[in-house]
Amino acid sequence: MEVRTAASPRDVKHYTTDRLREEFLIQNLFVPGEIKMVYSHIDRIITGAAVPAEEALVLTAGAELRAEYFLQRREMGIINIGGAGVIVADGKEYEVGHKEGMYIGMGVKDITFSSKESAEPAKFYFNSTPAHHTYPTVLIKPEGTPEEGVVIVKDENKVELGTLEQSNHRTICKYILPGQVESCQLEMGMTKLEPGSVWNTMPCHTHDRRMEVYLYFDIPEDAFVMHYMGEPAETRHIVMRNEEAVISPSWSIHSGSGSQAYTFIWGMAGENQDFDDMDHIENQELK
Ligand SMILES: O=C(O)C(=O)C[C@H](O)C(=O)CO
Ligand SMILES: [Zn+2]
Repeated sequence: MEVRTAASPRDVKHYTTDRLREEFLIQNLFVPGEIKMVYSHIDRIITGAAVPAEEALVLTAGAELRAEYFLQRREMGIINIGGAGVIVADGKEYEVGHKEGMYIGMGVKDITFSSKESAEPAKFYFNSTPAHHTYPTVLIKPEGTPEEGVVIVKDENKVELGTLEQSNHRTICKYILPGQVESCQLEMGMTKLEPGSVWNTMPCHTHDRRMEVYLYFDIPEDAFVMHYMGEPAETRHIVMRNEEAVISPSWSIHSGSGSQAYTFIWGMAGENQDFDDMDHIENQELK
């Protein structure tokens, strides 16, 4: 597991392009037959991906956690951006389809990931944060009928924002948040831009109480997203390609404009779980 330290905004404004990418950009997460992880000291969030091929992949703590098993003192949220897959959590099997997700609570010892078809593997993207309490493990579906152990995203948690005129028409689908899927601190969801719209999270914001990680995907090979970060009056950009993630410290804006529409997954951790606790930045304030 790669470990990244925290960074001060006073230093970051002097970074070169390479240094900025080294600190915040996460590349090569989705490797067939492997589980890749990056551990950030910022709120101790782990960003990872499991792409099972022929064999099931077993999630282990690794030397970095000094734990008996991965979720001994953690919780995790997972969203599958690939083909149909299966997650087994302490012997219970969950079928996780494309854009379906899971919350797995602290204390679950044995977790394995597999793909239904190795030719079209599941791509399980995950965020994991420290936890102090066990909340129920559930499968999360954007649509469908609720049943035991399966949560359907509520209509109130599918929020349409922006307009085509402002090139920011998008729908935010909130998977893990209080009142729907309980967690200690982790919140997760997915935002999809409508065709012709290219701006996410614009007008932008910061939230000093929480950090955030974005995973950009559904981006063709010749396309890209400019991710904007930094303090509002010291913005910098990172060129993002398909299936790359970026760490956003609490002091940073996090916004993007693509060469075409795209989708991204956001995960947050920190002081509170109030999605709407944001410090909004006026467009005129940006530099
Ligand atoms: O498009 C958006 O706006 C978002 O998806 C916003 C993120 O969810 C976010 O930054 C939450 O704090
Ligand atoms: Zn945010």
